Amino acid sequence: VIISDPSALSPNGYDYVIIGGGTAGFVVANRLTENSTMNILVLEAGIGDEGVLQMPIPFMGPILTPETEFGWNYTVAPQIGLNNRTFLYPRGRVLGGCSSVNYLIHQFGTDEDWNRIANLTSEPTWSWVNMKPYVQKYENFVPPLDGHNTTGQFIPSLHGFSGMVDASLPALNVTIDSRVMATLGQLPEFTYNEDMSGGDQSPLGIGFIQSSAGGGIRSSSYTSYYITAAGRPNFTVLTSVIVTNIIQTGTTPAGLKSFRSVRFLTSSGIPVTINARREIILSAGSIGTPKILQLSGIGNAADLGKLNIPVLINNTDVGNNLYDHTLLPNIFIVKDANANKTFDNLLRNPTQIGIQTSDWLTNKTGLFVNNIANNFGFARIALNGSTDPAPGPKSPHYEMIFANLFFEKPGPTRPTNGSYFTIGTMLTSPNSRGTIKLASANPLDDPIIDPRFLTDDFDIVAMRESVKAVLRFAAAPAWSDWIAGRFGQAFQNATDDKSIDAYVRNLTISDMHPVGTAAMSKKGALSGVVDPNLMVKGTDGLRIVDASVFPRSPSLHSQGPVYLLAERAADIIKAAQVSSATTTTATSITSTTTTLIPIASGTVAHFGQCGGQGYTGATTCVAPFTCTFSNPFFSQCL
Ligand SMILES: Cc1cc2nc3c(=O)[nH]c(=O)nc-3n(C[C@H](O)[C@H](O)[C@H](O)COP(=O)(O)OP(=O)(O)OC[C@H]3O[C@@H](n4cnc5c(N)ncnc54)[C@H](O)[C@@H]3O)c2cc1C
Repeated sequence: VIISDPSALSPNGYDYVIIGGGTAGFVVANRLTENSTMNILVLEAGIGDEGVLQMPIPFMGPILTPETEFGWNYTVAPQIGLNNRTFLYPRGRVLGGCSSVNYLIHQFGTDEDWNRIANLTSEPTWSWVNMKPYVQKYENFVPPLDGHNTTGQFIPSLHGFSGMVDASLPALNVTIDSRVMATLGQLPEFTYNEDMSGGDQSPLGIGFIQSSAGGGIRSSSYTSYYITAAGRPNFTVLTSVIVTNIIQTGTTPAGLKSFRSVRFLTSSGIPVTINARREIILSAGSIGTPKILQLSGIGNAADLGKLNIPVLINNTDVGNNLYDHTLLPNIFIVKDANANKTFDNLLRNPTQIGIQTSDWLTNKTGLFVNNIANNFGFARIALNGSTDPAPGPKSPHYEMIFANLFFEKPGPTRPTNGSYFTIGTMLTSPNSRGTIKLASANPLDDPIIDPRFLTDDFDIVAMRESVKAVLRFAAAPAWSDWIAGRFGQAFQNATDDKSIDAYVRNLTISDMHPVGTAAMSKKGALSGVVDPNLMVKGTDGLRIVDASVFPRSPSLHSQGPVYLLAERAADIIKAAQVSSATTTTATSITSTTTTLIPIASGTVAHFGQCGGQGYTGATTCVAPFTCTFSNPFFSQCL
């Protein structure tokens, strides 16, 4: 059941309190509620997606964040590797978390990604051979909506057909698909790959995107793992509450600090404390999890000391291993003769959008049943003596994605006229590492997100090579009657290494795959934040299950690896139920009427900075917003 009023919480208490009803949080909640004797509570800051027309529409992924009520609306710190630019940093704040607002690209990580985790943690159970069976629990591969013959577009033996999350190939052949495929015949450098999901199959080459959607509808952790367990009486989800910190509840005979108490703020700012009989599971994502740990006194003592946060566990690795992929939209101008063959004119025309929406609603036909792109590819660069940041030779350094439009979100705004073709390039095996640090002790303040994008030499070289690959690709005969030229002065000027680097640093943004901020390491190792069983080092009763525990960036899109990780985590937690004695702390709810930290009203860059206190903004949800505290908590844009 989903509730939004904490007074409706069960007086019998909960065995597990899961912080974050996102991608990983609902996987764990689903699997733990399979045991009817376990009561599970999920605490989620966001709201449900009921009545939000766009959320289930695959094509609408890019409009769901940033600067909407479904996201945290973060901004990155000025990026020294990107000419000190700052930009928006989307994260889902809604039931299902990022899986409800992302771009649906469905992959498992490569076998080498998983084997690297096993090596770094000295824990063979994280290797691919052990993770592969979880594909069967997680994935439900369904035919594309148009029923076309998919022979040669995926390899059935690599997939699951009875798991929780729908996955499918594109239902619609768009005008550029045949040109992408023709390019493969024209340029031997680019080869076809029959299945892009990763795992046993190297993703190197170019092939068809698989999306986390079925029947033309987004499949998220909410629509799959939550919905299938929603009727269980032992499953409660409390929405619109912000967890501020975790509280130490004791010390074990072995000297571990026990954490079984969670403090959160209700939608009206009332602090509430609730206990877990067995465990607290942090699934607040790569930004939320290290923020909550630090606010709880688990982090770098020097940083916490500056903010007068009492240090319970000094761990300098909390928030300190942020890896993220980068994204550069390389945009080409399409010849006028092809104007109505790209999506740009359609997306500028509200009537056309209405028709497409209506087709989707009534028949599940039209453009909107599809993701925004049908083809993508992965490649490696020559190492020239550098250490390879990829986990092995089958894993990529960068990605290319082909979209029949001006890719604008996040990125530059689509011009009011013209037609465009975007080849986005992404660095998928970054070496640059950044940090998540608290900006203040106020739990309602955004943390300082500093991925330090492209501060490592390998990363800028890989991005440079990705741009050169894009230029070679677009120069194939297949595009001669399609492309008129490059869009934007910076791209036009990018003719040699130096000018390509300048272009890259000017326009690169995040690919929205942060990981590593509470990294897993070997049992007993002084470095890292969680052990291979995902327990926070030095603690009892506190586990982390989300993207923050990956010690390095998976070299493919991160959603699938999170699902697989969470499936395995649920098994680890179930095994611990058998081996550990039950803690019998009674659940208690204590409230005070004091609002924790008052925030000044005023004009801010985006509404997250209003501290969840309500805001008024322009009618189109465009910054700046004015915090007035007069609206309901996280009200819609007024
Ligand atoms: C716009 C976008 C596009 C993306 N596209 C793709 C893609 O195409 N393919 C792909 O593989 N990956 C994609 N990703 C990345 C992928 O979705 C994430 O890596 C993955 O879903 C993260 O899962 P998680 O469980 O770690 O975190 P999340 O899914 O973010 O879950 C964390 C949850 O915790 C909640 N939370 C956080 N802090 C608190 C708090 N203090 N109190 C209460 N609740 C809290 C959040 O609201 C959220 O619901 C994309 C991400 C974004 C944002």
